[in-house]
Amino acid sequence: MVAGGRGVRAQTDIPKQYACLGGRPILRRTLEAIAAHPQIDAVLCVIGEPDLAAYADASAGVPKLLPPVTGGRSRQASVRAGLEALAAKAPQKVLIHDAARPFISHKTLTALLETLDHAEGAIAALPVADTLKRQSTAGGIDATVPRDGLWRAATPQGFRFETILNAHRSAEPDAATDDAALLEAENIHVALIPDDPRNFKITYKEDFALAESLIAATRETRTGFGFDVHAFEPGDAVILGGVTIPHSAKLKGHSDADVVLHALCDAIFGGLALGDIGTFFPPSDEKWRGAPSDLFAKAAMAKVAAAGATLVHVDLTIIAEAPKIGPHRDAMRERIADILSLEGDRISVKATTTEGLGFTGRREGIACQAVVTLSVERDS
Ligand SMILES: Nc1ccn([C@@H]2O[C@H](COP(=O)(O)OP(=O)(O)OP(=O)(O)O)[C@@H](O)[C@H]2O)c(=O)n1
Ligand SMILES: C[C@](O)(CO)[C@H](O)COP(=O)(O)O
Repeated sequence: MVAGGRGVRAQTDIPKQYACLGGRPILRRTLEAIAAHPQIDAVLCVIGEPDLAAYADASAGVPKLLPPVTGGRSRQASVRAGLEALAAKAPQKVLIHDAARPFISHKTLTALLETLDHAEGAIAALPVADTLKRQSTAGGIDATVPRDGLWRAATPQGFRFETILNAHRSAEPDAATDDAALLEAENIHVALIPDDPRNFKITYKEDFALAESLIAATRETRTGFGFDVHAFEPGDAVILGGVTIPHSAKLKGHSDADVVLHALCDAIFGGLALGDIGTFFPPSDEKWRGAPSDLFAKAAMAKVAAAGATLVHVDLTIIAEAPKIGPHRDAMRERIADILSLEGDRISVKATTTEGLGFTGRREGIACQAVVTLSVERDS
């Protein structure tokens, strides 16, 4: 997979393949789609020299990855670097794919690999569906170009390994913008495999909006609910939402008894259908005695990231007669925003009493309800 470009046309702050779509780097999405194919044994990424740290972050945990290699000044040079790095392994078939095409389908990968059983090369492509015009030097239309037999080349482009390695070795630098062209120049037959139109290359700034809308169509919104209670015991402060608030009692618990963060964790785990806080941090485990609950909340957020989900909104209701929450509300919102790495305006902290009724009304403890909204990939 070639990921050594700088993404000049996309005008992103970082090379476009490291920019996020639906909360995950494009490069990771592309790698995961390729690595998920059962007939693909290994994935080698060609990256830009300055991008080693970004690559390590974006690719962490993706299966089947070989160590990355450094690319060249052009796409062709980067492909060559990748092929040379694979030469010692001498695979029979190789698929070459742009990191900037995250919507590669399982079906296209299968079709390419099957075609390579009896062809030297095969590429994903789409027949041209529009009338084609050639522009004149004056900027108007010079002519209508017959579109019969014209296809738009995409990637993956698949080849018998030796054939494409030799073609790259004997090609002039910057001879072609895709790999099939190097075989065409040698009159070697390359098959055209009709591709999924969604497999477009993110090239320009405007392409990100289209890509986001394709991803949105694969996502669903989920609601998670959490509820927790802790009783008071003698002490002089409570910890709520990661903020220490002086009080005439403390909350009793195995950890720091932060009832707000506990309810929040349960809501997140509930939205991901992963159980509850006790599933991951059992009160029977001595390790968590006195533990600060931001640890639990950060672990819940790691599960959100691992599921490819995004936390959209948090709504917390603290049920307590005392202490008064109002003076600490902003500090709590800020602290929770910090713990979750979420913008403060996506976090609501509310408080209520139960008008003297029930255990909270009798000042025996504090309860908290949490509701979270998550955007989750449908299949996760
Ligand atoms: N020297 C290069 C140039 C491109 N690519 C990769 O080839 C694919 C297709 O290239 P393109 O979309 O043109 O990417 P960029 O070269 O990054 O874009 P730009 O021309 O706008 O800078 C991308 O995944 C890109 O990272 C590469 O590995 N090495
Ligand atoms: C390889 C490719 O993606 C096939 O469409 C394309 O040729 C890359 O060209 P670019 O000019 O570097 O975007």
